[in-house]
Amino acid sequence: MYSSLAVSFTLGIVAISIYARFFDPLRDIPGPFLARWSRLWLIYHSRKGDMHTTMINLHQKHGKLVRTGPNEVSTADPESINPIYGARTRFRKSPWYSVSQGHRKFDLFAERDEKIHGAQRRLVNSIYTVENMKKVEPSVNTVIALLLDKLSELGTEPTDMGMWARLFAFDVIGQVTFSKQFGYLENGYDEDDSFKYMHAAVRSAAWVGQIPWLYWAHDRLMPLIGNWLGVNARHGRMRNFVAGEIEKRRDVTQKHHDLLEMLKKVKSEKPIEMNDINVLSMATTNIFAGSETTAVSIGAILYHLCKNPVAMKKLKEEIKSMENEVGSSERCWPLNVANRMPYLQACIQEGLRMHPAVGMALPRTVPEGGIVVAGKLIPEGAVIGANAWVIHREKEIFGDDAHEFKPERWLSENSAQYHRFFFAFGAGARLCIGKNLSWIEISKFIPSLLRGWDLELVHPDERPKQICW
Ligand code: HEM
Repeated sequence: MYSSLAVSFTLGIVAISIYARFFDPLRDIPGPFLARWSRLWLIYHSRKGDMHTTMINLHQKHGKLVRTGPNEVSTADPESINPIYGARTRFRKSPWYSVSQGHRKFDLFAERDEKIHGAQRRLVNSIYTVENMKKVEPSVNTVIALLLDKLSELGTEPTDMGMWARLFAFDVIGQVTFSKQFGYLENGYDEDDSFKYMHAAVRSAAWVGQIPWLYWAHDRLMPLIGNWLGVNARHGRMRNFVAGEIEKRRDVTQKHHDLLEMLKKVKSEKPIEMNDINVLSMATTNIFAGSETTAVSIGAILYHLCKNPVAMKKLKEEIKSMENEVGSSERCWPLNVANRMPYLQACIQEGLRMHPAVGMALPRTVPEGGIVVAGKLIPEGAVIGANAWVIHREKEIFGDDAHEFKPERWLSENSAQYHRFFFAFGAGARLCIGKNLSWIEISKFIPSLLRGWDLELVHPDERPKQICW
């Protein structure tokens, strides 16, 4: 019995080794040893939240292509970005996204069928345009004013600005979407533990997405075993909150100027394509995709400005030079002034380049015909992804100083090329729909804060904790 098991085991190893040595189409692509054989490598780093730094190191060691799984590679080749993510690409989101989608029929972020995605995106695209998003500026002002009040109460006491950015970003999404804040800023913390659940959901989606079969098996067994996966908070807890807000709105005759009202308008104009459940999904996505990302970005910009006093000084000078246009009675920096401040815009761009809020690659399934990247054929059916952290540090694109925070690069003659490879919001048809909203929030937040406060790091020599999904 034991000897036949040993023989089967040995034969299995020999067969796998022969396949790996002679037939595996990705055999020439370097990468961690474990990643060749198993998805455990991807699961481990996705769960740990260090994929961003791990991939930077691996690309530095191995070059433009790195093997990250038995059927998966990471690309740092600038030439590959447009074919994979560009407007008319045939590359589709990989099965990783199916876990984020779950049973939802309307999910812009996770939908893998481009036809369905295109039709759904067309329904709501006009809501998120720059012009339309300007209408929510008064809502952003309400939340900035509250933030400034809260910071004033603290005086010069050391405080965690990353935490304030988070409280702010969540309450803004609440105000902009439902004309109602979650009350996090008011209380100074999330009394319903939302951040904890959201954190668990994002982390869970990151690693469970590497083995979607686990999610679907768990989904079937859930009536028997209960819920063991944090990713379900995306479909449960958040959704319940949003559903409650939508329900309350039914009885209210008062007109609101918020995203929920805009989504309901789409529903009344196109009731077949946009039903109540779709409105619910879209409103949930606003919170899920738009809060933490914006908070992380604000935290990163403030951190890099504190680390770079010359840039901070320049930005403060620019803010001062525009004060007469704003007036001292105006507490919240107007968007139309922020939009005319090149150095502020460059600081935001550079902060998001140095620290993209999404730390994972954006994986895509290779279509028929495969793709040649850095001279190697990646066959149909394999998964390929680019990580913004890696692309943003490519010297070929951003120069030898790619690792340094230098807002000036966005004001240089090479800026068109930098913009072309700016990947913090993804690209092409799957570009972040909330980009304009978050840009408005950040453009107003930074000068509103810095005009009245001098910030410095409490522990300037400490490396910040960077867990990133
Ligand atoms: C600084 C803030 C933000 C960052 C860095 C960010 C980043 C991203 C990235 C990288 C993607 C592409 C994902 C992929 O291709 O797999 C994306 C998509 C998306 N984001 Fe954002 N996001 C931000 C803010 C927001 C906000 C405020 C909202 C909503 C109000 C939002 C909603 C979405 C949605 C719905 C998608 C899917 C779009 C589609 O495929 O059609 N995001 N975001």
